[in-house]
Amino acid sequence: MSERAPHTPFLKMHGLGNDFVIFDARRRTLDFDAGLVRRLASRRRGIGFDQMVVLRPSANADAFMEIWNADGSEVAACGNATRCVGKLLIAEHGGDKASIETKAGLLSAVRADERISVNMGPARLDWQEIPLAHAADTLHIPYAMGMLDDPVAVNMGNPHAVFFVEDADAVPLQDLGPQIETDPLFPERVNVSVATVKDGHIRLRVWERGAGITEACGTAACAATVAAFRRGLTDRHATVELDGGTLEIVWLPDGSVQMTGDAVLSYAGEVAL
Ligand SMILES: N[C@@H](CCC[C@H](N)C(=O)O)C(=O)O
Repeated sequence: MSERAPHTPFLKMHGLGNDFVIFDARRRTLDFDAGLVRRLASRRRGIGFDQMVVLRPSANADAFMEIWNADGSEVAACGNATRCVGKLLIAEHGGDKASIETKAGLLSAVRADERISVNMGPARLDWQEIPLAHAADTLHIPYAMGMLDDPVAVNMGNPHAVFFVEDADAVPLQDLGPQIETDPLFPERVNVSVATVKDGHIRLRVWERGAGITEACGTAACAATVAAFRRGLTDRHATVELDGGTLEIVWLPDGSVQMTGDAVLSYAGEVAL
């Protein structure tokens, strides 16, 4: 039977306004299920967050990072949370870098002046890896929803569909996002981005699978940079402007994606689980 502490400490952090609650289960037993995550995620009755992270012991890295969306689904990757966890682990060790194990693989974080830079691992581009429900060219998927069509699909440890548009700010993402997220073409659902490229700069808005519209999504910024390069719209390096701020993304020649941006500790709290 698992130990239930009456008050469990947590940290509240964010990356460009994409906010997280982080529990440390490296030296104590903490078990979560979808219902508990949804209760904690409620901004009216719980703590409120886009994603919840549980740090667990790892034999291969400084920590294992378990990631939950606000809707109670467990996921393998979260870029902004990886920078936040990297910042915590670097502060703990007093060094310049940290290693983080996730269900998507082993990631690394380094201090980059006041910011944190993380290698998010390889961008996966085969239709089976996204995954899509059937074979398709992931650079031009024959798919349309409302005013959006012809997306690029990229898996960054999680599935992304990126739609290039004239004006990302004019897209009714609140309406189209949930319809695309749950379309049968995407058997594991999908994170939905709309991107406008200008002078090597990407304006990006994101409807996140399991969380809705967020201020920023790190893996979506990685996916959009990969997609823009594959479409010949940018080089391998792009500045991505999200609602909550800016990320620097590089798709490295080895196929992995490097992301640099802020990671901010908001406060420390306690909650009854
Ligand atoms: N906010 C994250 C992505 C979190 C997971 C995503 N909603 C999914 O379900 O794949 C980020 O910064 O990457």
